[in-house]
Amino acid sequence: MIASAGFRFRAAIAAEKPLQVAGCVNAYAARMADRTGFRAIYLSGAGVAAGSLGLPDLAISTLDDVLTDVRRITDITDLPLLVDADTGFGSSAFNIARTVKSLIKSGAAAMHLEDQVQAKRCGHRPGKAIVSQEEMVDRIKAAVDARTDPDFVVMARTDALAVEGLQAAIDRVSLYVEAGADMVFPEAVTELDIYRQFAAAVQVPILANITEFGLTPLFTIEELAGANVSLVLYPLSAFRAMNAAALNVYRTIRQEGSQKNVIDTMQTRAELYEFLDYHAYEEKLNSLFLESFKKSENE
Ligand SMILES: C[C@](O)(C(=O)O)[C@H](CC(=O)O)C(=O)O
Ligand SMILES: [Mg+2]
Repeated sequence: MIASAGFRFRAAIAAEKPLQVAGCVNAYAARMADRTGFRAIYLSGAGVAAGSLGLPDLAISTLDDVLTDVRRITDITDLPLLVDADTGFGSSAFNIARTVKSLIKSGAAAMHLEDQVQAKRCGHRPGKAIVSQEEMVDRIKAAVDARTDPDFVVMARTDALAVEGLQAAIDRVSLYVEAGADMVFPEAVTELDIYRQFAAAVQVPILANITEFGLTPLFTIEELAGANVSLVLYPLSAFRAMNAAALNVYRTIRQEGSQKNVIDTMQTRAELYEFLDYHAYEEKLNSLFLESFKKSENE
């Protein structure tokens, strides 16, 4: 029997330090990340909102929107998937339990749950508000209790750093770990040493969110290893690059009446087919139907 997704995520963390976690905006991106050698992948809440719905990351997408993308990704790769569960998709313990159970059923390995208010915002934007410590502790307890895979990872994200400061954020994550959180995600960290302080305060893996154009400098893997970070997340890096490339193609076709000048920025048909295992699918079709097709042609 193949190990559970949660187990595979924990194994990946044990195998690579810090573990690089690649954001995959859709199933095809997950195939590319898999072939590139990543050991774990991520479904971003901002990515579901922008990429799948064309909407901002402002608590508009629903659990179902996220599950649709989770299933599409876990259907085509065995890489363990960390999922952005925002504030849990509902304020009652039963809402959070439903989120956890549905994510596990959909093949997810891990989720992060944050302490922002329900009407959450992007972690790197102003105007964030957080719930009380007690309310977040209840969220964690509900999530941990609902696990149907004991290895499914419940990661506590705190947005407190930008709102209440470092000491309050450290106090909070200590309580979240006491409540059962397996790992910690301090959001919008501005200095390397802050990771070190979180890691010293809690004896669980720490995630660094290295998202571009936000509040966190683009620390390297070596710098983060030195600050005792266990997981490094690149939530939207490939998505941002895809968008810039796509926009350039749209503009060029519109302005020049041809795509000739941007053809070298495109993935070729051969490359696309390689990532899709296209030829293996074609051979399967041939082995299933070609003989009968030939026979019917000869009749
Ligand atoms: C990690 C994050 O929660 C996401 O949804 O991907 C975002 C990323 C971003 O907006 O850059 C966040 O940090 O809030
Ligand atoms: Mg998010």
